Amino acid sequence: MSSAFKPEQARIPPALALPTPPLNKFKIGLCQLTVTPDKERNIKHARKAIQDAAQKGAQLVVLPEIWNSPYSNDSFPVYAEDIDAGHDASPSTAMLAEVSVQMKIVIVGGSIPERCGDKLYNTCCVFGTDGKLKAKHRKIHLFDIDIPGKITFTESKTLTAGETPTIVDTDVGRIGIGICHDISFQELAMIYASRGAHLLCYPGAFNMTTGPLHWELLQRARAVDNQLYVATCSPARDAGAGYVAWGHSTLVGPFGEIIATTEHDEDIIIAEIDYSVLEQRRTNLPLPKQRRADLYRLIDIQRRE
Ligand SMILES: O=C(O)CCC(=O)C(=O)O
Repeated sequence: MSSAFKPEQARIPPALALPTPPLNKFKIGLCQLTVTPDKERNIKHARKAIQDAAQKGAQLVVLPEIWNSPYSNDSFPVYAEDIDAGHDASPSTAMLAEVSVQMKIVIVGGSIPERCGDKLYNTCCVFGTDGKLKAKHRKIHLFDIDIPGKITFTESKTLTAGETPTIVDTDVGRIGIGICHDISFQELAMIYASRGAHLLCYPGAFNMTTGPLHWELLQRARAVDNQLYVATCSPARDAGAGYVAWGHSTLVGPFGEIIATTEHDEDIIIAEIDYSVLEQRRTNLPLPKQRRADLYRLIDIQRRE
């Protein structure tokens, strides 16, 4: 142990008491969309799917990772939008802002390629029921993989990694955001849980190699470890695309139970979330109290209280 070590630093930041959510029960809509090379069509199509989900009662709608563009390093620079430059420069987020206020829903807007200066990011925008941008998450863990003969993809060729975990208070509770490969890093989910998240949303596009083995496993693990809801939303599978998505958008409850899921075709899942189950599970199985803060620690570098 170094002489600089101070025992109080060994403590995991105390979990925030679960904040009282603005509502306990509501419906979530997961729009597993087909994505084509035609951006205008993708935007219209997403708008219609969000409206359909809202008409079916969803108060929170989640879109897939990279829903306005093909998922490829060649496409990212071409389809990228300057989100900070306003609606004219970002037709995809302009649509999300408009439809969220029109339908009075919260939208976790999947992700789109974002241009900011000379950098590109894989970015998820969250809109409130008033149509205002509430949060912007830039994918923190870029997806670089090389399994010869199976899948090789190097997001870092074109994209820059985000630097900030994103947790946002909305009309449907406190939501931690991750994009696809971000789900593989349990520390991020633990930090969101320690900051009082009710729900984690991961727009994602797993593939035909890691999808069957890891997609459901990771979602259920993040939910069980942290005793909260986890929602994922994938593009629908296009077997002819350069990158073939696994699909299987899913809602998982805080005991690791699959509440709703789908196969790989286009679909809109509508499912109920009940936050009163969170307290119940944490009483049934009090993991936060059982943690051995004297033996291990998680440091939340950016937490400001
Ligand atoms: O982590 C994986 O296996 C898949 C991740 C991925 O497809 C992505 O981050 O886009």
